[in-house]
Amino acid sequence: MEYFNCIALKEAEQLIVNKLDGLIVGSEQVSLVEALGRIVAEDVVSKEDLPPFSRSTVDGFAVRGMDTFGAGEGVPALFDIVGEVAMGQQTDVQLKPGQAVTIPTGGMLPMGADAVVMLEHAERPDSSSLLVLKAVAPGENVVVKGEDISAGRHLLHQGQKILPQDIGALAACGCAAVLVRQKPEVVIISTGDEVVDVACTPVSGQIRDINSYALAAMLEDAGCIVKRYGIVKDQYEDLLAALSQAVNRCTMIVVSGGSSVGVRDHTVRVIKELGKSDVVFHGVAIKPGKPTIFGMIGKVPVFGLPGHPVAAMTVCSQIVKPAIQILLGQMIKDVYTIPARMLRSMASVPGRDDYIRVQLIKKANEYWAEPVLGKSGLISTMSAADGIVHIAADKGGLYSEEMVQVELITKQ
Ligand SMILES: Nc1nc2c(c(=O)[nH]1)N[C@H]1C(S)=C(S)[C@@H](COP(=O)(O)OP(=O)(O)OC[C@H]3O[C@@H](n4cnc5c(N)ncnc54)[C@H](O)[C@@H]3O)O[C@H]1N2
Ligand code: MOO
Repeated sequence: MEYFNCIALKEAEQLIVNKLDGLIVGSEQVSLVEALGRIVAEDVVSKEDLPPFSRSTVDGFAVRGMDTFGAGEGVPALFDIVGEVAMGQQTDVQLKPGQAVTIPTGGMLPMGADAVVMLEHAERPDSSSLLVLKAVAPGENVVVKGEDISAGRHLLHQGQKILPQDIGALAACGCAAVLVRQKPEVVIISTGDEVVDVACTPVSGQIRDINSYALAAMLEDAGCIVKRYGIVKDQYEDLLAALSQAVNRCTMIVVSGGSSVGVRDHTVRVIKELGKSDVVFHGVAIKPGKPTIFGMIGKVPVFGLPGHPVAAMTVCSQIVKPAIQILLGQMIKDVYTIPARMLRSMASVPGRDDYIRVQLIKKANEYWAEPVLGKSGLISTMSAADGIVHIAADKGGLYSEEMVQVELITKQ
């Protein structure tokens, strides 16, 4: 008996894209120390050359490279030392043929110089002369003006996530603040008469709330501010009250549990009541996660996630996180995969997208994916996994030794 109609994952994704059209969050200016992991709201272009002047990469003597050609241990080239570059200061020396100046690592290259001889490749017979024992080519031991980043080059593109190396490049170019997308505020509600908070000792028949904690962690990782609304009893009125309060205070609502077809599964009714019938779908052909709900209450998307923890986390990663990325205008998805061979066959049902937990085992030069078997109520199967393998809806399973892409969940 079918109580709800499952739609294909691809169709569900398209419906979400359609409903979230135009709902991208606003932007805000943040300092570099707050920028890590944020999504860029507008392109950033360098206004300056980096480095702003040509500089030495070694301690030694700035010269014209061509003046050293042919120099070696037995035939040193003779130079006049005409000055010294001081660290952090401009030099006005104009180097002529046969002249050299002493220069520290990072010092400004004088006009006319195009290379630096390392200290250990030279001798100083007296304070004003230099014997070069090894030739240097023009450009050797030097970073020229603009070689790192030239003025006008893009430092960041709209829609990318800011990484530590981006923060370094912004700092180098004097960008002390950056315009990023505001963090979506997501309310998480756990439902269930049997569910008690982590701080409680469950009595017979009760279980601790796993989902609101695991989902909060995933959504914070995806760039959201999470507001945990605690545990709501399986009462229609209680869920109605919680959602009507939440809807005015957040960008998105995620409800855990109560998504199936039991008498205590009220999420659909509540969305219908508050959202004037806007339940977009109930049931997606994925495993785990079949009884997933998506609806809109006004402009606030609401996801109803299955209560079984692995199903809740799978739907969060495959359906809710992409929705967050739409709200954030995030163009480049941060999913990291590595190729591996299946250690055993896994059957699947054509027409359904399956997501299986796997452990990675390295043998010789390649990885093998060993399925972590177990029901979707077992959180330990998620903790034991290194990654997730997707069996697409057009496949009937995976063969032993077949190559797959493993989405890493242990990237930290
Ligand atoms: N007759 C049917 N029964 C079920 C179906 C179905 O199609 N027909 N689908 C099954 C599938 S698949 C899943 S997944 C679950 C989803 O159920 P609900 O979303 O309604 O969730 P609950 O019934 O509230 O809970 C299911 C299970 O998960 C435990 N749970 C709930 N919340 C939490 C939490 N925050 N932390 C930890 N564990 C939680 C709950 O105690 C139940 O054991 O429905 C199947 N049934
Ligand atoms: O989605 Mo339920 O998907 O099997 O635990």
